[in-house]
Amino acid sequence: MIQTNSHGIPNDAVITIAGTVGVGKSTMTNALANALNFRTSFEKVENNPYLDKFYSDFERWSFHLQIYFLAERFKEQKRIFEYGGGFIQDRSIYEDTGIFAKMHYDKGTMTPTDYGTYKNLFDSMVMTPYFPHPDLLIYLEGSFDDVLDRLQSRGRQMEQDTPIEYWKEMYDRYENWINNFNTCPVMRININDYDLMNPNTSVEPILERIGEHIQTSRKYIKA
Ligand SMILES: Nc1ncnc2c1ncn2[C@@H]1O[C@H](COP(=O)(O)OP(=O)(O)O)[C@@H](O)[C@H]1O
Ligand SMILES: Nc1ncnc2c1ncn2[C@H]1C[C@H](O)[C@@H](COP(=O)(O)O)O1
Repeated sequence: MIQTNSHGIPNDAVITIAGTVGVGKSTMTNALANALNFRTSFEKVENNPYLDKFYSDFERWSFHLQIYFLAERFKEQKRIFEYGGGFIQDRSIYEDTGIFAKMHYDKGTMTPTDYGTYKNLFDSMVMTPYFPHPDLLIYLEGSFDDVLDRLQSRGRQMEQDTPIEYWKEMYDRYENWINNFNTCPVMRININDYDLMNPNTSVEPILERIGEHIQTSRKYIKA
């Protein structure tokens, strides 16, 4: 029998946080995991052996980085499964292909052959009935200027050295991607509605909305 908390959020739930670089996914992941006493799954940035190289030469390293991220996210997926859920995940696996790989392919910084190989691998690993999708994808959104401010204030050098046009292209692609995404239930949060940096901000209203979304979608799946 699956237990739910006071907001109706099952303790085996898997919630993934999506959104463009710097929008606030890691911060939201920590806030929700603390409030729910859930485990976290973060993407590897600090010890990523390709990320710096990728930002200095997209053409040379985009395929390597995608394969690296895919392997890492799949390992995380296995860990989440082995624990039986109860996780907040920083970035969904769907963004790797729907945003990053596609953008580099479209822009010519990933060859058609490499993109085809990557897509094949992704589709045969992820887009199958054997791959459990999250209970909810929380999409963080805000204005481009606010996102850029956050990205600058976080201060990762390689991101700051990357032209603004790259972040604008990604921002626009995200808007388009989320409007067409239907692989799992989606809940949108505007970053201006919740100031998680303010210690007096409560995540209760977010938890309430999450509970409602998950209850509705699980009822729908059972019916
Ligand atoms: N709700 C918020 N209000 C103000 N600043 C925020 C908020 N959430 C995140 N930030 C800041 O924005 C920057 C990017 O946040 P982060 O969580 O690392 O984003 P992401 O994981 O999406 O790349 C960090 O400097 C963080 O402190
Ligand atoms: N799949 C990816 N391809 C290229 N770059 C990626 C991918 N996933 C994440 N990244 C980059 C973008 C950022 O520089 C860091 C971490 O992202 P964040 O949104 O800050 O968590 O990795």
